[in-house]
Amino acid sequence: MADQRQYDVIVIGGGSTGENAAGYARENGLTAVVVESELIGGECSYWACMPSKALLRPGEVLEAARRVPAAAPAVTGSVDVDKALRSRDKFASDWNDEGQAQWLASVDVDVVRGTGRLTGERTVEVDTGDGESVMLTARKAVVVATGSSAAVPPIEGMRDIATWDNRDVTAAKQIPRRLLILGGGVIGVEMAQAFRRLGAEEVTIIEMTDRLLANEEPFVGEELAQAFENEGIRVLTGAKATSAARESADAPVTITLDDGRELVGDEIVVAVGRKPRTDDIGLDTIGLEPGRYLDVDDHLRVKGIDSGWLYAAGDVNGRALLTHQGKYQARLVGDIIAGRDVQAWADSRAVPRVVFTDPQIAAVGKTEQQARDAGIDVRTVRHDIGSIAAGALHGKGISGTTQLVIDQSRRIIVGATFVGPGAGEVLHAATIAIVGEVPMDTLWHAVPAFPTLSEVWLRLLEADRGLG
Ligand SMILES: Cc1cc2nc3c(=O)[nH]c(=O)nc-3n(C[C@H](O)[C@H](O)[C@H](O)COP(=O)(O)OP(=O)(O)OC[C@H]3O[C@@H](n4cnc5c(N)ncnc54)[C@H](O)[C@@H]3O)c2cc1C
Ligand SMILES: NC(=O)c1ccc[n+]([C@@H]2O[C@H](COP(=O)([O-])OP(=O)(O)OC[C@H]3O[C@@H](n4cnc5c(N)ncnc54)[C@H](O)[C@@H]3O)[C@@H](O)[C@H]2O)c1
Repeated sequence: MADQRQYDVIVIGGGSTGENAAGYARENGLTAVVVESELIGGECSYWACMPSKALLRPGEVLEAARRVPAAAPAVTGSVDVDKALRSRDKFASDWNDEGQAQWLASVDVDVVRGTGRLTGERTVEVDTGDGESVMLTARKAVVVATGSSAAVPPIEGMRDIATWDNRDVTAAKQIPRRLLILGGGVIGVEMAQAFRRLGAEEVTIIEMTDRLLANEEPFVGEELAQAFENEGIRVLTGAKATSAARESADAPVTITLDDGRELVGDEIVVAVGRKPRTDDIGLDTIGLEPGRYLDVDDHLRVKGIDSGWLYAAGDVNGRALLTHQGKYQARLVGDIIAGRDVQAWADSRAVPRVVFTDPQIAAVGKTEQQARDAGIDVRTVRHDIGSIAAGALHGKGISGTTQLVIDQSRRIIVGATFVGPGAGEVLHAATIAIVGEVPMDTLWHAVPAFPTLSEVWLRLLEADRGLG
């Protein structure tokens, strides 16, 4: 007979979202178990945020020194690739989840290793992979936090050849000489620059829309493309790949575009977006369609499920595919299941996004177009980060547009974008302004220290007043 256990909360998927959901449920005095089929910590820890940022950092530091004339002569070499890859391994905890397992144990959350599938209301069967199974029953709730995986576009030949997804590229053991990247979104641009600065001779981004980072302000994609071309990264926008071919996994890959051009690389990264990991988690047993994002309400309850026992948080609900947003939802889920009256609203109004390229890109809230589409009375103000003292202190050639999207009727900020060094650190002030609906006249009294990059805030507020 299968091992049978009962908990208040069952979490399927122990990524950054799932482990936090369980931890917060436990904080609220509920018993909780996490079911995990691979590594506790999920994509972010081992094949996403952490290794990708570790791959970007060495090149960023060298470039920062090169921009300061008195420091530049000291930069006589290039990035030590072996050390960079070793450092990446460390940031990915050598793909070992002992530390995260210990954290769950320390907060008194149980873990069942194996693949979890819903078998009906409040029940989950875990296939532990050794021919055994564990039957779990939830007294209160089941939280699905199974995340997402790389989508593969419907391009002839693409599924038949060896390609790199986010796992392959972030865990790469060597730097290909020629790297093709399909998709100029967040993964595409970060990995293009990381690999170029780690020594790839030819890096080509193939993006089907008319610009990089198409979900952000148009100036973002334009400024990034210019920076990329200056450092030898080829950016092809409006490029439609029609077929992919490769004789063997070791042979070069050829991508053919609809205008007949052929692009050849030693590897190809496919980074065209994500798909939810809901194919095989037993959704059919509770009347839901497998393979789709789990549509949730603002209490993160899956729509269409009676008595509200099923929740979905993190990438799997498709609301905002970012670690910090998944963890935000996890904190809320822990409270909601415990009976507190809280709702997720920041993940539609104030999602902070940082792209760790050089120049760095940071944005929160609505773009100008999204604000107009929402019927907001929009005014935008801009300033170049290179023209403030801290920008100049960062070295030669620093520039980058910063912009606030202001709701004129309410005199509050609804969106902000910063391009340039330290953009990600300047961003949180904008997140607070949007979440707190801080009036522009009040922001005038939030004085940025001199000479910090945050001084760009003063320039933007001056621009709003028609000064400067
Ligand atoms: C290359 C890359 C870089 C990124 N960089 C950043 C960044 O810098 N900052 C940022 O905020 N976001 C970043 N992201 C996004 C971030 O990685 C995700 O938003 C985040 O990992 C989502 O967490 P999650 O817990 O919802 O899902 P996941 O991390 O995918 O975790 C889901 C877990 O569920 C497990 N699982 C799945 N199905 C089952 C099952 N049936 N039974 C048991 N277990 C199961 C999986 O093994 C996995 O451990 C990046 C993404 C990529 C791909
Ligand atoms: N720094 C960060 O926070 C960070 C870093 C990496 C990833 N992420 C998260 O991971 C998610 C997935 O990243 P992603 O880059 O895969 O998705 P994305 O949605 O950011 O970008 C996908 C890009 O691929 C393009 N595309 C789609 N089909 C194509 C095709 N057939 N040919 C050419 N281009 C095509 C799209 O137009 C788009 O520009 C992001 O939504 C982001 O939330 C975050």
